[in-house]
Amino acid sequence: MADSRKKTIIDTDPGIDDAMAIFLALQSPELDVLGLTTIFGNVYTTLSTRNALHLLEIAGRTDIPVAEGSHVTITKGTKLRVADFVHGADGLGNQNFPPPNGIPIDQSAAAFLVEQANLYPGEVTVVALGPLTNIALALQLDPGFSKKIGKIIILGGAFFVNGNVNPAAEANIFGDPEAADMVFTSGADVLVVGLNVTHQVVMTEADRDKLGRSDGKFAKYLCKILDIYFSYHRYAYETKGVYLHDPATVVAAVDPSLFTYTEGVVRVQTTGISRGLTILYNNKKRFGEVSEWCDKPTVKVAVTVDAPAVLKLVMDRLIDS
Ligand SMILES: O=c1[nH]cnc2c1ncn2[C@@H]1O[C@H](CO)[C@@H](O)[C@H]1O
Repeated sequence: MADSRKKTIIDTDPGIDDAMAIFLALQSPELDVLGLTTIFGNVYTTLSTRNALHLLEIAGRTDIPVAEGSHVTITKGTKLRVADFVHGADGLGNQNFPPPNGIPIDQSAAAFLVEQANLYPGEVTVVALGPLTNIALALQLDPGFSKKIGKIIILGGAFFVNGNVNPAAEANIFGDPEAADMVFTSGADVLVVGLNVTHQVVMTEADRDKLGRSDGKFAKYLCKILDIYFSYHRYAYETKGVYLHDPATVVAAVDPSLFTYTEGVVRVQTTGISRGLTILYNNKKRFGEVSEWCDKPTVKVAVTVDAPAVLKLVMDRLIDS
């Protein structure tokens, strides 16, 4: 029988909510995880790779390859902003986990993305949970990548709401705005899930306790690393819950019907105080002037989410693990 699971590559910077997203993907019969590719963001790339390998060992899925991604931005920038204050210095809640036994494959993230897109043209979904450098590098490596990759589902941006790095910018886009602008205007089948949506998907302390009481191995592991993520949200947002950015984005791959979407050109501000700002042209006006917005391919942008259903899907699959 033909395998109807969606071939999926997760580009990730683990990260506490990345850990949850990766486990969720592995628990989802709709997805066939072909590999993890790593990027800087929540932590530096070297640590992302280490954490990706570690998480696959926790999951007993060392059959899944990890391809290490870029250590610099698409413009070779080395001044990176990492979010250790959100995830801990180790990216996984300061738990002093032992180093993984495995090693990454001998292929860069971009080369792996290009290879898989050529192997299965139109069939591979990339779920991008960090800055978009690796995807932009794949576009540079293979001009046909935008058409050969099936779908790119991106956690990034903040549409008509404030960012989380500053009022303008969301962290993943801020991490590499030039790469994000390249991906958004590449002509690939892109779906963007921004803070305007992920901030509605909240895991409460009661939900976390429910995870803790379950026998699920992923649930138990996540409970250990979630503390610092909760403290950060209490401090930054005065909430008694945490935003499930990355898991919500995996759910968009598992069941896109839990979201509604609009479609338009998205560009990224690359200079000035609003560097990293994502701007969606809502098609409500016919502009007379020729501009940087004309004749650009459109992307889909998530606008509403069935938050209780997304949370339930995440909880059920992590508890039953
Ligand atoms: O306040 C923050 N600053 C930087 N990164 C954050 C913050 N909150 C969450 N994330 C991380 O960035 C992505 C969503 O933008 C998520 O991966 C999340 O873990």
